[in-house]
Amino acid sequence: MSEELLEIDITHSLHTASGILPMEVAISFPIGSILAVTGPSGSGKTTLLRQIAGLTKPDTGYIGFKESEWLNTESRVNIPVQNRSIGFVFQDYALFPHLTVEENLLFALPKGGDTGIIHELLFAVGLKELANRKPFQLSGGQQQRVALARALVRKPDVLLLDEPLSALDASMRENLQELLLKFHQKFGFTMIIVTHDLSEIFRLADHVAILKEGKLDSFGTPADVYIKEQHNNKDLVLHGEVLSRTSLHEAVRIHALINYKMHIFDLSEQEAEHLHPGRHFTVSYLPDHRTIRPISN
Ligand SMILES: Nc1ncnc2c1ncn2[C@@H]1O[C@H](COP(=O)(O)OP(=O)(O)OP(=O)(O)O)[C@@H](O)[C@H]1O
Repeated sequence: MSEELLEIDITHSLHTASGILPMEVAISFPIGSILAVTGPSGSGKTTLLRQIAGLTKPDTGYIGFKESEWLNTESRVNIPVQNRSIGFVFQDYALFPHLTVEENLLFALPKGGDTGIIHELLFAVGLKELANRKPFQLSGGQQQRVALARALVRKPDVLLLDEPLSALDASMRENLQELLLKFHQKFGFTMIIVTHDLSEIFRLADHVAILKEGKLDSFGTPADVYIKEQHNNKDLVLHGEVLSRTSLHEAVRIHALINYKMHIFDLSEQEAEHLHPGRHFTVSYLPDHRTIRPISN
């Protein structure tokens, strides 16, 4: 069976302060996984999220979710935002200031929808006791948890997060990262998060896309992308040592030390067959191809 994907292949003219910047992005990644989008300011990250949501229409291209076409400019398909099964969380939270926490969530519930989900989510984000407060009576981290809960009320297939944690201090950030991972596991949505924080990318993302001036500069697992990035994208072979190995559902997670830095790889059982703690290996990068080989003792 072929893997189910979220596929994006778009072009767009970005209207920047210094003129038109052509945007061209083609990425596809598995449904149910977590993609981090990063890159310098003005590289098109928010625009990409808005295009996926259906809030901004690319000039040309295709966006597909499993077998559904959300956008196909050639055949004039453009599914409206409300039919794309998307939840959003923005940096500024965008809560309704005049509504209570509970009312903010109720607002997102379709007419006649089961209000049980509201209580379930308020409980899950630890805000049941604060359900009757207005946003101004909450801390930044609490407001962000309300925004996250509100984005999940309709159980979206895709959760889009535009730098949702950047305004929070380190410990609140970690709490919210944990909550995101918990929800991701519970609801199984596909998640796309814009972030500038490398530890957040390593902690959350299965894949990372780096945008530069509207173009896709790198795409891959965080370990692959950042190891290559450090070495200026040249072909290279590096040595590593396995620190730990954990079995995941259909993969093996390897924590390894490469050039004095910790990297995390999710590998197939076959790829990880001989990678046990203490074992040394080489990781070689050729264009579009990465191979990990244990060094025989
Ligand atoms: N709908 C649009 N059509 C064309 N250009 C746009 C549109 N929206 C934003 N732009 C322009 O595209 C450029 C990229 O903006 P965008 O907000 O996507 O960047 P970003 O990578 O998210 O930046 P930041 O990290 O600062 O938020 C900006 O110069 C912006 O003015």
